[in-house]
Amino acid sequence: MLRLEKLVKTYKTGDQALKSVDLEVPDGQVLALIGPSGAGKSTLIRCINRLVEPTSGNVFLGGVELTGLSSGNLRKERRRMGMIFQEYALVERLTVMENVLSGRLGYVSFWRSFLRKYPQKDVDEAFRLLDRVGLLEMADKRADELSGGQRQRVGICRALIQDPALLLVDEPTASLDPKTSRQIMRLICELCKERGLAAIINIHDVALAQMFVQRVIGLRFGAVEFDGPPDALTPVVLTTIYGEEDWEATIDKIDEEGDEPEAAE
Ligand SMILES: Nc1ncnc2c1ncn2[C@@H]1O[C@H](COP(=O)(O)OP(=O)(O)OP(=O)(O)O)[C@@H](O)[C@H]1O
Repeated sequence: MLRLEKLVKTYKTGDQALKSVDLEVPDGQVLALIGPSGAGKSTLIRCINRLVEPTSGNVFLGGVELTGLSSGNLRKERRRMGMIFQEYALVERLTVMENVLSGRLGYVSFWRSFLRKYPQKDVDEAFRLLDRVGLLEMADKRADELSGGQRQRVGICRALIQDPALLLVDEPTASLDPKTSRQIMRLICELCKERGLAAIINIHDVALAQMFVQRVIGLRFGAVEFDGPPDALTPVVLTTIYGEEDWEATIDKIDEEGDEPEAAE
């Protein structure tokens, strides 16, 4: 269980990005974080693993208070939080396999990581994950030879090989076309379900969030404006989160497009 208590972030510039956010995410729950640009979504995700240091408030993951940890202990606890990024954050000149295995760096000794010699069980797990996401044949390719969707699959494997208790996902589909976006969202949600893994997914595309997650949090001006199931996101609710917009058109669009079966890239 992840618990945020009265989380506040005020940047040095005076921008109050989070205003006392309280949130509980049970084990295994996948939730989407939506809201207009500047609402504080990325800040919230980054305050959880303290890539951004909260100004006040507390973050607990499975009984451990992350906000109270020294940097050494924080490094250990960060292993339990896998992160998936919009721009994939892969090492371009390394192979797919090496990128996946880099998710184990927090676990192996300095010399093993320096020599990039990973235990066989990590290599086996990397092959299993690549197979699961449909990239087994790509294991020896360089990351810069992959498409956007394939890169994101590598990013997903790298986060999962950490064996995390929580996935923090920051705009995973922002650089992808609509069809690949749906495939990636579906894959993330399926993998979370298979592993009983909780996830917070910062996502701009409301329709996409509605298709795949169990719970949606709407942020506005750094505060939780909505917390509920995707089907409760009516045009009225969306207007309170985002302001005026033709929401009926957005909702109709999902109905028309339907849900497509997973296709190999
Ligand atoms: N490093 C920073 N220094 C100062 N202010 C910042 C910094 N990062 C974010 N902010 C401010 O904090 C607020 C929240 O930003 P944040 O990036 O968390 O929002 P967001 O909802 O993720 O936006 P977007 O959807 O556009 O990525 C904004 O007003 C932003 O200008």
